[in-house]
Amino acid sequence: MKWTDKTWKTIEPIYQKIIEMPFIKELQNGTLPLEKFQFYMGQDSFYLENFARSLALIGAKAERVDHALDFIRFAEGAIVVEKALHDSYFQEFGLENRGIIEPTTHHYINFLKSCAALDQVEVAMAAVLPCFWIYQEVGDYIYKNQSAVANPYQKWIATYAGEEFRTLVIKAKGICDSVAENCTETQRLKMTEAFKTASRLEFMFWNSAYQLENWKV
Ligand SMILES: Cc1ncc(C[n+]2csc(CCO)c2C)c(N)n1
Repeated sequence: MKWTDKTWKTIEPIYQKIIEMPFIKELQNGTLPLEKFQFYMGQDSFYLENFARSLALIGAKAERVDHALDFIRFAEGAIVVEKALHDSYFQEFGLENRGIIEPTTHHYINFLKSCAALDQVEVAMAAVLPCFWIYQEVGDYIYKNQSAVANPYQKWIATYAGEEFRTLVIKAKGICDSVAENCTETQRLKMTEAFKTASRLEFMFWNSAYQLENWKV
């Protein structure tokens, strides 16, 4: 069995919790309060910027040059998405500035950056995979289950349910499977652990937006 298939099974309960989250349900039916979406966008802007930096670092460390090129392109893609947030979504949803990096975003960003800097490159590759894969699954899920009424978040949903994004996810999964094949079982378990932690942090990220979680001091 492929490493990706085996690993997805370990996070199935986390994925189920994600699609039941109020943030996701309300995004799906268009009732998510604007304030919560604004908070999410502001935090996602910080996330994307640092996610891109982590991807670039992984690209630099990749053993195979074709993997290096893929990761450098993923990094570019994340910066392009961040720019789109700033240039159009911030304005469309009335967000003047992105605020500061709040606790969960801080945790997630620093987890990715420390994996990229200090862990074996294959483990870092596994740590960034949920960002791609969970978004695709959630995007597809929302797209299929959305109500017929006009949804203010429709454009955002379409980004992740689209064909272009699907191709990207297939590529990221393929890279993880190919590097996993050349790892020892211990290393593969470390990859799975990193994937699981990042999946939990994806859950936490949406939850923190729904709670408008902040440092308080
Ligand atoms: C917290 C959080 N996690 C994942 C994504 C999804 N995402 C945004 S850009 C990109 C790859 C582009 O190369 C992916 C997978 C997000 N937006 N925010």
